[in-house]
Amino acid sequence: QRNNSSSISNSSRFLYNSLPSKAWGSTCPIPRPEFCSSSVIRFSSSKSSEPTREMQSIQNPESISYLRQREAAEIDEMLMGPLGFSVDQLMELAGLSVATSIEEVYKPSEYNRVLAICGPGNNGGDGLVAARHLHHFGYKPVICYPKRTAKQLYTGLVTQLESLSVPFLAVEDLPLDLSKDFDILVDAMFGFSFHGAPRPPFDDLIQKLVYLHKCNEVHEKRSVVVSIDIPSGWHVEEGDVGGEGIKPDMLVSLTAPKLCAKKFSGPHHFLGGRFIPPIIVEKFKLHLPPYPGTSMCVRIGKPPQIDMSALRENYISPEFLEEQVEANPIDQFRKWFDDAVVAGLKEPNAMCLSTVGKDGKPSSRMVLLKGVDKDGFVWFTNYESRKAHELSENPRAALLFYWDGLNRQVRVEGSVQKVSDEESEKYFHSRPRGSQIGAIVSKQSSIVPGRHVLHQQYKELEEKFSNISLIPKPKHWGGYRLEPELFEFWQGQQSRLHDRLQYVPQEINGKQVWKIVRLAP
Ligand SMILES: NC(=O)C1=CN([C@@H]2O[C@H](COP(=O)(O)OP(=O)(O)OC[C@H]3O[C@@H](n4cnc5c(N)ncnc54)[C@H](OP(=O)(O)O)[C@@H]3O)[C@@H](O)[C@H]2O)[C@@H](O)CC1
Ligand SMILES: Cc1cc2nc3c(=O)[nH]c(=O)nc-3n(C[C@H](O)[C@H](O)[C@H](O)COP(=O)(O)O)c2cc1C
Ligand SMILES: Cc1ncc(COP(=O)(O)O)c(C=O)c1O
Ligand SMILES: [K+]
Repeated sequence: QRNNSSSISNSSRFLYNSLPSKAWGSTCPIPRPEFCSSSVIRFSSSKSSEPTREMQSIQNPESISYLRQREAAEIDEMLMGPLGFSVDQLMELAGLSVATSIEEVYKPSEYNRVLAICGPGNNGGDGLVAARHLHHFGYKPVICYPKRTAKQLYTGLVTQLESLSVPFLAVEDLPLDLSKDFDILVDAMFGFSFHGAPRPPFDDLIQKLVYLHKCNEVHEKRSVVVSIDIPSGWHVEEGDVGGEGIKPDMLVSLTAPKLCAKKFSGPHHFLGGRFIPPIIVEKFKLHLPPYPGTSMCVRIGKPPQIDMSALRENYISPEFLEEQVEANPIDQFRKWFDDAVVAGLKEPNAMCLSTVGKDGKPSSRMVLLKGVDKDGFVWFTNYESRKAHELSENPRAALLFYWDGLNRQVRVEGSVQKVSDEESEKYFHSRPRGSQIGAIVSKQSSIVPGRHVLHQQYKELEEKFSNISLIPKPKHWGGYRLEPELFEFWQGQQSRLHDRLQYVPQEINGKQVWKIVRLAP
């Protein structure tokens, strides 16, 4: 009964772009969804649902370690001495984490034009590496690299960027107001070896970034400053001593935050440089957030609060036209479902089921589609649940699929019937044993005194069935099939001028056919 994705359509082997809008700065405490992947709260679906250490540690910036300048240099020496790293390696990983941090927050569809201002040391090298990765991520980077180092590592990084046709601009050629030409300014001038007052030409470059902050107060579209490791010009331990320095929107601390990062008040503090061995963690008593999954960066502290009313996407998708669609809506559904599978969407078979009992009050919940063919859409559930009661009073129901990333929605409406007992039996026994026992334990939609009751019953049944290969399907568990009478395929488009194609059944010369009409968005 598993959906077979072998006949995958070629039409969209990619996720469509959508432009995130800027919604920062207000008071609604809803974390911006795109940050979830980098924040430490990552809920794994396939493993246990017990909270992991990662989930528990919404890190409080107070509990994070901050390094003194001397300690940062010492870690550098240890890594590149006894611990066997080369500077190229560390710089590559550092630059990659800067680029991935940027991508987590500032999507290339909206923040495309990047200026990386690179200094003479390793911080500048991180900037060059980050710019290369940003290019590959779809950004348009430009480099300002006024004090070049003759070392092979650096000349190599320059050559790599030139081979990608990334332009290099002289300081004199930079516009006075950087915000007109660039969406993101990467401050890669100085890192933890900075001391004293900035010397030319970096003094002026720093002023340009300070000035940018003032311009931003005037312009509608904001450019953002991303500082690598240290906001350039800040004292490595004391921070922005005179209060007149750069005020970055994002700080990407490398290895561990330096003391000055405590003074960072921008919305996005990330940690990068996922290479620290335990010996360093122990020696320097480092408390740092764990990196989620395979990510090269992790957010420090909570995501900023956002203005919910300003939260919106502008959908950008290929046109969805009458002449492209399948005559049969089930075929069209299969095509889009296959696209969702190819796009790697999580649980593309998850659908919202809406039912209405005899009191006329609608109710909705998610269920998993377990089969679709000319006869309809099948899911499995408990025949004594709320949905089941409502369906027994009124068989009319609606299904809704939303495929985020493809900017697509499908609506299906029709009448529901139970599937045959054999069909339910067959599916029930295909489920993992745990889910079969779970179905026996759960008197779905009834009140339970606590989790422990379910677990106790589960344990007892597990024992009871330990020597029995076939767990009997409870009578009250089985499938439903919705026979569709109406479909709507929705493809999100710019300016809310979406494509909506509706299929309605029509009888022509005694034959049932599907009529396709376009609805206003
Ligand atoms: N494990 C790690 O820790 C990793 C660290 N990594 C990165 O390395 C960074 C540290 O790099 P770094 O040591 O090369 O020093 P950095 O700060 O880039 O600049 C030194 C240059 O600036 C100059 N300079 C100094 N003050 C100045 C002033 N006032 N005005 C003008 N110039 C001034 C100084 O010249 P000097 O004064 O010595 O003549 C020298 O040329 C670190 O923050 C991180 O980004 C990652 O790549 C990998 C992992
Ligand atoms: C993604 C997802 C898929 C679900 N799939 C099913 C399902 O296939 N069958 C089911 O009975 N409940 C499923 N549930 C749980 C239902 O949403 C719901 O909580 C449960 O069926 C009780 O609903 P009711 O009280 O309205 O009958 C799923 C929940 C989610 C979030
Ligand atoms: C309670 C319940 N029943 C049934 C299902 C259907 O999925 P499966 O048969 O794959 O367990 C789900 C899925 O989330 C569920 O939560
Ligand atoms: K910097």
